[in-house]
Amino acid sequence: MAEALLELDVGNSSLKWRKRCGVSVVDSGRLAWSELASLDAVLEDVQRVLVGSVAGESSNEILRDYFSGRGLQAEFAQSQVVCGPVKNAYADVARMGVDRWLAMVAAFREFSAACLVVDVGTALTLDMVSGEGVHHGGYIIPGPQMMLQALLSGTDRVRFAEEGAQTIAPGVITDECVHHGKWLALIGAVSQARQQMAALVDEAPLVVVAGGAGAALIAAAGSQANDWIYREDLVLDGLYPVINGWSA
Ligand SMILES: Nc1ncnc2c1ncn2[C@@H]1O[C@H](COP(=O)(O)OP(=O)(O)O)[C@@H](O)[C@H]1O
Ligand SMILES: CC(C)(COP(=O)(O)O)[C@@H](O)C(=O)NCCC(=O)O
Ligand SMILES: [K+]
Repeated sequence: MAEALLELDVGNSSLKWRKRCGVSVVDSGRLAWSELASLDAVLEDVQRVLVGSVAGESSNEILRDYFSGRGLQAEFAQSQVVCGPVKNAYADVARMGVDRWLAMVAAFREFSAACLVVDVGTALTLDMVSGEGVHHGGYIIPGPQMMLQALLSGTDRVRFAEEGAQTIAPGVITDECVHHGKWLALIGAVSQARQQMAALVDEAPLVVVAGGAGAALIAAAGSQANDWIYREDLVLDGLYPVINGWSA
């Protein structure tokens, strides 16, 4: 019988999980913190729990206690100096959000090619990995929801409704200016990073997109995103090789 694994990606907005038996995904979902106990329903035959978390230590303690109360010891992934051919550019890798490292390792493992890894969650992160697996650094930018919050809290008169179409067409009312503007900023960042990477590592990278707002970013980018690759579970895909070793 293949080992039953529960994999968790704990971000600043939500907790994504999936259950696997060997290579088959048997169940998956997205939870708010307040719904953690609903995982009870899938834990029965789980043998290992692999976690990538960018939450604070007190939240991680809650996770540890939750699983240990059910006879499981959660294994937390850490950002590393290297994982197989993938080499981290950070001098102090402990400061890198592990979600970024997991996504880079997963992208390089799948594509073995230069990748611009784009994770669109609470924050949008961009990380450049060369065709040899060398990380050349990256960027951290407020994500789409955080951009809206910044405009709401920092202005008196930028007030807007829910998003309509996902597009970067110039807006002619405040609602459009704000929503289209947020995508323009984020897509502009992807495009600029891609150009910069082509010059820096002398290779045109694959653009690999993940994160809760990844599909919306691609929709807003329209035909510009025709050659972008969407991998919803990229961070989860990195957990097994980062925790068990590249060759596992
Ligand atoms: N069903 C959803 N629930 C929550 N956020 C969603 C959902 N679908 C898209 N989003 C978008 O995804 C962003 C959060 O992405 P997510 O990957 O959950 O973030 P994090 O990894 O930081 O927890 C939100 O800002 C929101 O714009
Ligand atoms: C940049 C992030 C907040 C992204 O997290 P997310 O949007 O997935 O919640 C996370 O990777 C993080 O907390 N990073 C620590 C700083 C760093 O990576 O340098
Ligand atoms: K992110």
